[in-house]
Amino acid sequence: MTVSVGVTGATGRMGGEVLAAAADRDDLSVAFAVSRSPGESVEGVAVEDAADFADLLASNQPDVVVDFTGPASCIEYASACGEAGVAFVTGTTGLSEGGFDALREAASEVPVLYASNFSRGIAALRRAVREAVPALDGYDIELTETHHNAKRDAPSGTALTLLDDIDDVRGESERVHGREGEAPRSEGEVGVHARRAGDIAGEHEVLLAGNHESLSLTHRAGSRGVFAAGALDAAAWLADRDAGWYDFTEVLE
Ligand SMILES: NC(=O)C1=CN([C@@H]2O[C@H](COP(=O)(O)OP(=O)(O)OC[C@H]3O[C@@H](n4cnc5c(N)ncnc54)[C@H](O)[C@@H]3O)[C@@H](O)[C@H]2O)C=CC1
Ligand SMILES: O=C(O)C1=N[C@H](C(=O)O)C[C@H](O)C1
Repeated sequence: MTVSVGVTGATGRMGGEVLAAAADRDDLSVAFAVSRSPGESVEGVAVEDAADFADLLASNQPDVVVDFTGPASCIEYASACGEAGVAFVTGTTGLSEGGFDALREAASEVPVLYASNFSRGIAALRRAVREAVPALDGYDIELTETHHNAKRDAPSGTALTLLDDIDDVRGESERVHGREGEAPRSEGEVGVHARRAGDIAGEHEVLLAGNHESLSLTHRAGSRGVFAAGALDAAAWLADRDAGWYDFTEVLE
């Protein structure tokens, strides 16, 4: 069975990667692509107006929508998918608690899968962090993420996921974002640092240090293609699931 996919944010960095990756797969076909700057074609796919999203869902009836846009549009697309009975995969970061609530509401109607990072390497890094943190009890932890100079949200969605993983395994910690002036480290805090430069696709480092040693766990995405491939794997996996909230780790099992 070929899974048909609607793509949002088609003229964006990730939207283009998703369309390029979809063209190389024979288990998926692109039903339509939308952007708020329509008119051009991306990877040979005509890009339609995001304002017509609900109509496009009704007329094309895709199995799943793949979304990499911004928080406000992600919520709108998710609720339109909930109403139309279409599964929804999103990697959009920078969502507020209210934004996640809106996604969960859509998940009561259709399958919804959110991942702050669709690379397999980050899935492995998360497992490593969950193992290393309790093994190195009392060590200081600093998290650094580095992204291209056009990224809007900070810290990255992946950094927030890693911080939640750390809290899960050792209890809630104070998060200190950057340091300036007299700012000595307090016990148990996690330092969080966001760098923005050039066209870096995404780097995350969790540094643990103490007891005259340090351990640096680092992931570097070589291109956005890894995220697009993971999101399409998730779309293919999600298409025939029941309504509910799903995690990328389930796709990788
Ligand atoms: N989960 C993951 O693996 C990854 C997540 N991301 C996230 O994906 C999102 C998009 O990233 P990029 O493609 O780099 O951004 P981008 O700025 O290049 O593209 C975003 C696209 O969404 C469109 N858009 C934004 N708001 C919209 C609205 N209200 N209505 C209609 N269209 C709207 C923009 O016009 C643009 O075409 C970000 O939140 C980023 O953090 C990016 C890479 C990987
Ligand atoms: O905006 C990006 O580019 C990326 N965003 C995601 C995030 O916020 O973690 C994932 C990846 O690091 C690239």
